[in-house]
Amino acid sequence: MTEITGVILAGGKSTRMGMDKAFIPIGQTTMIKKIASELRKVFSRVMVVSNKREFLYQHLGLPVVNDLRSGCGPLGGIHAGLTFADTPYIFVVACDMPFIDARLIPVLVGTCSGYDAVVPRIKECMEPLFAVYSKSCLPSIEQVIDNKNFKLVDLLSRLKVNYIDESRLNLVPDLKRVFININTPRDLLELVKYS
Ligand SMILES: Nc1nc2c(ncn2[C@@H]2O[C@H](COP(=O)(O)OP(=O)(O)OP(=O)(O)O)[C@@H](O)[C@H]2O)c(=O)[nH]1
Repeated sequence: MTEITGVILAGGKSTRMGMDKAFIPIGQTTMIKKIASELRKVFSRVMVVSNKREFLYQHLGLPVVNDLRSGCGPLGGIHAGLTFADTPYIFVVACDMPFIDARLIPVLVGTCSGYDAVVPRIKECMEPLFAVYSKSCLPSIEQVIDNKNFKLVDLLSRLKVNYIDESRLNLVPDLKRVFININTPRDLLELVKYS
């Protein structure tokens, strides 16, 4: 998969968690290391998008780029990922999804031709932070940012999106687990259930 760059979004404030979610320990590793290793199974190019100091990510051995439009949440990270990637598409993952599974990625990537984005939709719930985006999204992203609307659902409503439902993603045993994201200390405690 040479035409796509894997992008880890790691520029969030982690306000609800109270500590940087990227570096939360998960077993013998950390959230961001685990995600980087899943992406490396599929992509030869993987980058981190953040607005924090680069040395924090040095141990990952990955290129790090900074948000170009700050204060826009994950949308700013997607914007920077698309701008800096030298591939026509990127695959975006949030750094707070410890159970992502690389086996699902080819299903999403394999259907991106002709679309601005490919997004899983599980029981009517969109998963835009485990999704494919094309550089063709950039004008719409810039428009919504200029309008100070940082909601990903509003961006998606302007794009040609291929929504992938669970029947096409059922090649992993527990699909719900894959899309778990961690926001609060309580979410972290509940992880025990899924480990
Ligand atoms: N590059 C970049 N990534 C971001 C930004 N804001 C959020 N993210 C990432 O997007 C994903 C989802 O973030 P959220 O949980 O919505 O926001 P957060 O700021 O990390 O957490 P809260 O402060 O608790 O809302 C995480 O991987 C974040 O690191 C941003 O401004 N820039």
